[in-house]
Amino acid sequence: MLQATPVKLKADSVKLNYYNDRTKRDLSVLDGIDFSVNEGELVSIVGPSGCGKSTFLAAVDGLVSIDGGRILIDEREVTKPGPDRGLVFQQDSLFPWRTVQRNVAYGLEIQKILSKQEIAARARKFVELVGLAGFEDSYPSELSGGMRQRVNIARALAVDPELLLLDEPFAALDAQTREFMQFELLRILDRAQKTGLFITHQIDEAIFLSNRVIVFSARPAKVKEIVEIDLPKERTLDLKHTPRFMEIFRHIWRLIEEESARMGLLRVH
Ligand SMILES: Nc1ncnc2c1ncn2[C@@H]1O[C@H](COP(=O)(O)OP(=O)(O)OP(=O)(O)O)[C@@H](O)[C@H]1O
Repeated sequence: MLQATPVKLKADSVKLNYYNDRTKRDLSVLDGIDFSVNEGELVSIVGPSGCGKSTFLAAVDGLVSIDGGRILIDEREVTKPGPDRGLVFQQDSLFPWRTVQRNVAYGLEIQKILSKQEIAARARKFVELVGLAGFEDSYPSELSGGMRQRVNIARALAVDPELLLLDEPFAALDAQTREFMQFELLRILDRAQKTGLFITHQIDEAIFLSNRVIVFSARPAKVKEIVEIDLPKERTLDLKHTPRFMEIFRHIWRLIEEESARMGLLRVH
């Protein structure tokens, strides 16, 4: 009998409000988010601007607490940040005074589990995995934007998280580097055997990277649709020009357009 793939992340009716000090009112941001991510999958979230994507990711990371429902990682409820999650933002958060090697080692150093030699070996392994062998002793200021994001990803992976959370990690990169980094992310996650949850504004990026794309509605966000990406597992650049890719693109575009119009961000004729 075939074994079912274990569920890595489960969002179960997740609700979240922000209290606005000025209006003295609660702002409902997440209104019953339900979906799950299986082990080894990369799932993206897209939706209109301001619908609550980053808030949801912050809740999965345990940085903000939820007001209803549950978020489970490996069936354990998330209550606070932990080493089972690695977060990568749009802006790299590297220490300018640390070399590449020591930036990647940072999370391991504060964990205080491994010896100095083990930390150095592990950091080196992840520097290599993200394609930066030879740059161990460089400082962030000596690297390009794409290289700095690689260091960021290596640092998040080095502590061996169960789930990698990526919030617009390539948004600040030029178009060509961004495309290259998409391939790299797929390669890195595959080699490291990790599960990923990815937020992006770019529909083509979401389709290209993902097993599934979760489309959030306008705020307060609900899951408007879960789009299964039935493209070949091997992702090549040509794929972006196939009729099926474009069909999925148009479908997701329309969903977001409807929701943006509901939010008054866009007029649909
Ligand atoms: N710390 C906060 N306190 C109060 N309101 C907040 C806070 N952070 C975000 N919000 C509000 O919550 C809503 C959702 O914001 P969030 O950043 O999660 O959306 P998003 O979908 O990631 O946006 P974008 O696509 O523009 O990056 C917005 O209306 C925002 O103004």
